[in-house]
Order: sequence, then structure tokens, then C-alpha cells
Amino acid sequence: MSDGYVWFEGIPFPLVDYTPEHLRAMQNFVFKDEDVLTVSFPKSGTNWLIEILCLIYSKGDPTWVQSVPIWERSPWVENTRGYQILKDKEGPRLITSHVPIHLFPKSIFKSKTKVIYLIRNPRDILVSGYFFWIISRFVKRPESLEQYFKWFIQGHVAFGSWFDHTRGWMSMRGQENVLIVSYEELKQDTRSAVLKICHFLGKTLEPEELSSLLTHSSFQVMKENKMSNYTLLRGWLIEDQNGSLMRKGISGDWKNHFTVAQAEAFDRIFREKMADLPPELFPWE
Ligand SMILES: Nc1ncnc2c1ncn2[C@@H]1O[C@H](COP(=O)(O)O)[C@@H](OP(=O)(O)O)[C@H]1O
Ligand SMILES: CCc1ccc(OS(=O)(=O)O)cc1
Repeated sequence: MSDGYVWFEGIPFPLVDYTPEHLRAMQNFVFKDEDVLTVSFPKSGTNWLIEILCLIYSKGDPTWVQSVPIWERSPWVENTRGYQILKDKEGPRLITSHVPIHLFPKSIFKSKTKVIYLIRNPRDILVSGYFFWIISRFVKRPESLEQYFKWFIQGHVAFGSWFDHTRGWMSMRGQENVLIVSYEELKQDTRSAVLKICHFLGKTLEPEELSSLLTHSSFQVMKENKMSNYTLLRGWLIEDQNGSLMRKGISGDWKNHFTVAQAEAFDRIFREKMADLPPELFPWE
């Protein structure tokens, strides 16, 4: 352990609940065909997608999302607590991960596990991450947005470079068992995005089930749900006594925080690093 991260194979991981020993062991995790895996870079809207998946599986009934913490409903395979829950769980399992593809358990490439890769404008991920890490104890705390901006560009943040993460997982696009969903499409038309996810999972919802899902996964309702908003972590992983996962829940907040010079620099770096990928993959660009 050093400098506020647990380093594994050149990638910085959060301090709490991650160890090199576990990360090595996790690489032998066996995925089952009936599992559903959510993968994202932190702050992409991961917990929103998990809430939606839970409500799809409960057919819009909020009992599960109101009674079990979100990290137990769709545990993170790479942290020690998540792994303990997953290894004894009967299928179909909902599983979450932020791990870059090159460190991910190889069994995923042989299974028919349904994989949803969630993307979001990295500028919004950067801003969301900055405001979350300064209230929490997960990782090294940045002193300013300016400092965090530099760390993010260098990939010196939890789970490494957003550019590498996205390029890596995007290489699975087009496979039958892989769906790409963006935070922006979820925001713009949640109903259509949920129907797209249901279709991918082979699930159908009655109109009243869909309506209940949309209510219970909305920003305002999730913000009040202590099983989803991370307020249960106050005093442990969330240091700020008013801290919550649910900050603004909008697209484009980066415009309120980047300087003109930062915006221009980010555009240039994005173009350089993602030049060979079709621009239509990134709805915010
Ligand atoms: N129901 C919801 N609707 C919109 N945004 C949501 C949401 N639930 C969580 N989010 C947003 O998703 C981000 C957290 O992502 P993750 O779950 O990957 O950690 C936060 O973004 P902001 O900080 O921009 O508000 C949070 O507010
Ligand atoms: C406590 C469960 C949990 C929550 C968030 C995690 O990662 S991150 O904050 O999104 O980087 C990991 C585990």
C-alpha cells in the first residue's frame, strides 16, 4: 500500500476492502451463464443502473431495494466483502465491477454472462469523482479540482485511466452478450433505456411494473432511500456526516466546474486518446 491507493498490476485501487491478495484471487472467479454483470468506471452512474436492474428483477416491487443495501444486491466482485457474498450466492446473480478488462477474471470470456458496460461523459465522471472522493475515505483525497484534473488525465485515480478502461471494455461491443448503455441516454429517456435493457435481458414488464421501476429508480427517490444513497456508510467510508452518493444527478455539470483552458485541454486529450474509435459511440461528444 502506498500514496493513498492499493496498487495492483500498475492500477490504483481504493484503500478500503481491496488487497493485492484478493485481487489476484478474484481473477479466478467463475462467472455463470445466468449472471448479469454491470461494469463501469466509478461515477458513471453505476448505482443507478444497479437500482434499475434490481427493480427489473423484482418486477417493479420496491421491497428489495428498500430493505437490502445496494452493495449486497449487486456486490462488487473485486472487493473482499462483495466476493464473500457472491461466492455463496445462487444464480441468477447480479454482479458489479469497476475492474479494467485486462485484470478481469478470464472466465467472463468463456461464459454467456450478460454484460452491461455503462459509459458517461468523462468530464462529468471527473467532476462527480472529485466531489465524492473529498467526502469519503475510499481513496487519496484531492486538494483541489485542478489537482484531481491532472490525476484523472494521468490515470492516477481509482481504477486507473478512464481512457484505457473505456477502450478496453468497448472492445467487447457487438458481442451478443454485451450491451453498452450511457448515463446520457438513461437521463434523456429513462423509459426507452430501461426497455432496451429489459430486451437485452429477455425480461418484460407490465406497464404498472415499469411505472413503479421508474419511480423507485428516480434521482429523488434514490436520494431518500438509505439502502441506495450510501448514507449507511456515514462514519465509515463516507466521512462527511451529510455525505451521500446522490449529488446532482445531471448531465453536463462539468461546464460549471472546468475552466476554459481545462475544457480545451480535455477536448484535445479525448481526441488524441480515442481517435480510432467511432465518435458515435460517445453520445456526449
Ligand atoms: N437515479 C439517478 N439519476 C441520476 N443520476 C444518478 C442516480 N443515481 C445516482 N446518480 C448519479 O450517479 C453518480 C454516481 O455514480 P456511481 O454510482 O457510478 O458512483 C452521481 O453523479 P453526480 O455526482 O454527477 O451527481 C450520482 O448523483
Ligand atoms: C461499499 C460498496 C462499494 C461502493 C463503491 C465502490 O467503488 S466506487 O466508490 O464506485 O469506486 C466499491 C464498493
